[in-house]
Amino acid sequence: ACSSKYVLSQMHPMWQGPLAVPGGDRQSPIDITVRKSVFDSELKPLVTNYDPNTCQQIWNNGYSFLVEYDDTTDKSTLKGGPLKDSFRLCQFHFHWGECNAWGSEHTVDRRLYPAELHLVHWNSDKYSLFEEAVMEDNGLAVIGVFLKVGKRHEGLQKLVDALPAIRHKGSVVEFNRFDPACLLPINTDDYWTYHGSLTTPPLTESVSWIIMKQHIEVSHDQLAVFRSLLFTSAEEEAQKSMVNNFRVQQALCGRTVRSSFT
Ligand SMILES: COc1cccc(CN2CCc3cc(OS(N)(=O)=O)c(OC)cc3C2)c1
Ligand SMILES: [Zn+2]
Repeated sequence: ACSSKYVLSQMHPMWQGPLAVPGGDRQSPIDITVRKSVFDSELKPLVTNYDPNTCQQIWNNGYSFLVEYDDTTDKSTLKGGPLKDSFRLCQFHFHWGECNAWGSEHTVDRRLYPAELHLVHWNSDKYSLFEEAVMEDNGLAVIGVFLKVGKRHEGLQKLVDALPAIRHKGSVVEFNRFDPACLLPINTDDYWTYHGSLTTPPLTESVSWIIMKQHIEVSHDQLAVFRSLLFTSAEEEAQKSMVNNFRVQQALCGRTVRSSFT
């Protein structure tokens, strides 16, 4: 996939057939082979400053559900880690499976998790809009957090309770005062990082990925509510459950995954 000019991505209803991505030598997601990752002592701890009041709405975009933040000011930011600049939170979303055996996009030594959280940020030191940053090499930073099934996640419940109102593609509801920091693991100092792409259109190769080593736990019932969402809009005949909304893994193409821990 690295040599060919185009990378065919997963066939998906949303994309109606293979979607070619020009270049395609730093695509995401990937498998992280732990023993091949390289410890980099220059990697700093992550610094997140999220303002819960910048939370605006939650909506079903027909592929996942997104919790969107007001990114017109520098109120919810990500700094440090592998990043040189300050990045602004614009949204977070999840990917999950039809069952607990799979659902994550990234894997660690081929281990699949039932779901994966992505917090999407853009470089507000260099660009003035997400739309600009999404096209640039150092434009985006996405934090990935693996979810495991276990005890109920109290902070997640507020979000789970809002999902029935956005069952169908295109539905939006107001959603305020949600602090995404509650979804981060206790330890955010240990992570892997590599240069990759968005895993949904526009699939641009503009992402510094920061994958947390420590997972968070959510309950089986909370994950079941994710699976009650639909890919389809209220008007469509056949309702399709929103499950397996993850992209197939992509070739590493010689990239090195760095770790912030030994
Ligand atoms: C606001 O300007 C935009 C320009 C192009 C696309 C979009 C919408 N897109 C941004 C990137 C993104 C990235 C997403 O996933 S991911 N795994 O971070 O690549 C995603 O998953 C549901 C949704 C979106 C929404 C916004
Ligand atoms: Zn994602």
